Amino acid sequence: MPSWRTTMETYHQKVLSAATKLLSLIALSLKLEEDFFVKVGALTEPMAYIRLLRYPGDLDPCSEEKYGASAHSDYGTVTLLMTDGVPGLQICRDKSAQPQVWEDVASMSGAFVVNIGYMMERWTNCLFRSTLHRVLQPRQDRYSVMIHP
Ligand SMILES: O=C(O)CCC(=O)C(=O)O
Ligand SMILES: [Fe+2]
Repeated sequence: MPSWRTTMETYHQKVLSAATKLLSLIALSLKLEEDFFVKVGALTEPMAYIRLLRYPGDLDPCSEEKYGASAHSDYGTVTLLMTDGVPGLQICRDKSAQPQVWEDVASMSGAFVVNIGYMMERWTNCLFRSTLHRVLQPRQDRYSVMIHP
């Protein structure tokens, strides 16, 4: 695809700029310098990379596989996630609750879903808790793209 590389590089740059603004706001909310996360290298390669995912919608419905992605938290600071609107993403607000309560995350056109990662949880001594999330096996193809600084 001739324009693939330039398209992806432009997208990476733009989403990185949104992530930079978001991390500045988080830094200010923690009474840190606005560029704290930039200075510690949270946005420097190879930390900030893009993942493109496809969840096939034609898997055998009798298969034991219930999840496109089983429950986890991301490892970075924040994840900016964009989906094609096909449902599937769920979060669990209270990780320690038993049983765990899972909520569907509504897709909003033009908006990112932001997940907090383990690194941010660690760096803030659990003030910002990492988001436990999972993706159900979709009934139709589902695409998502995310950046993990
Ligand atoms: O596809 C999604 O909506 C989320 C994927 C995800 O959580 C991940 O790749 O870490
Ligand atoms: Fe994730």
